[in-house]
Amino acid sequence: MGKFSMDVRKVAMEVMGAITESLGLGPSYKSDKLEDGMQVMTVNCYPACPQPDRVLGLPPHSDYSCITVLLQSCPGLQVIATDDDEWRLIPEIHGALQVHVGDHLEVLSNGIYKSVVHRATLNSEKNKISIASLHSLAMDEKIETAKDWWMNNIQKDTKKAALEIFLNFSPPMILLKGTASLRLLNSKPKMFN
Ligand SMILES: O=C(O)CCC(=O)C(=O)O
Ligand SMILES: [Fe+2]
Repeated sequence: MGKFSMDVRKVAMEVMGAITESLGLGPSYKSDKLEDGMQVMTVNCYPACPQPDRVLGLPPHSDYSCITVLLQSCPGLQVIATDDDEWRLIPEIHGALQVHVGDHLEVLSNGIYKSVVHRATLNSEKNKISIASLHSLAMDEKIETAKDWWMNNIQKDTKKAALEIFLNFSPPMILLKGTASLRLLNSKPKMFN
């Protein structure tokens, strides 16, 4: 697990570099802050369930991270589609790592990259294991829309926020996007279809 967490961290740094480059900020924008930041690894075990449509493994939420790298042993992860608000199952590609955009990247990119609302469903036959690695700046580092950049011409609609604010924002039962703590969002994810 130690080696996996270090390897996955390298992947996350590279992906973040590609993302900041795509935003015109260069491949090392905030990379030192991310390097010194937080990496939270969660290992989730979802037992097989004979009635998978009546329960959830993990309720709808977005990750507070910049990005999350996920490895899952079988399908179950669903994301809500922004066009029709319907849940879509993420196809499994065996051994592939999946990357989620988290709330902090949404803030950094002023919504060009949007954090994804997702949930974990259960499988009727197989137990599922997933390993999620959440990469963020340090607890007290404030994230804000990137400065010195063409996005400065676009009206900023988010405030600065430290990781603590995202972590403290977890209404019971239905977890919304953490960015809802910074601004009003238009839609709430549905718990069940
Ligand atoms: O296990 C999964 O499919 C998703 C895990 C997840 O979303 C998380 O740990 O934040
Ligand atoms: Fe998640």
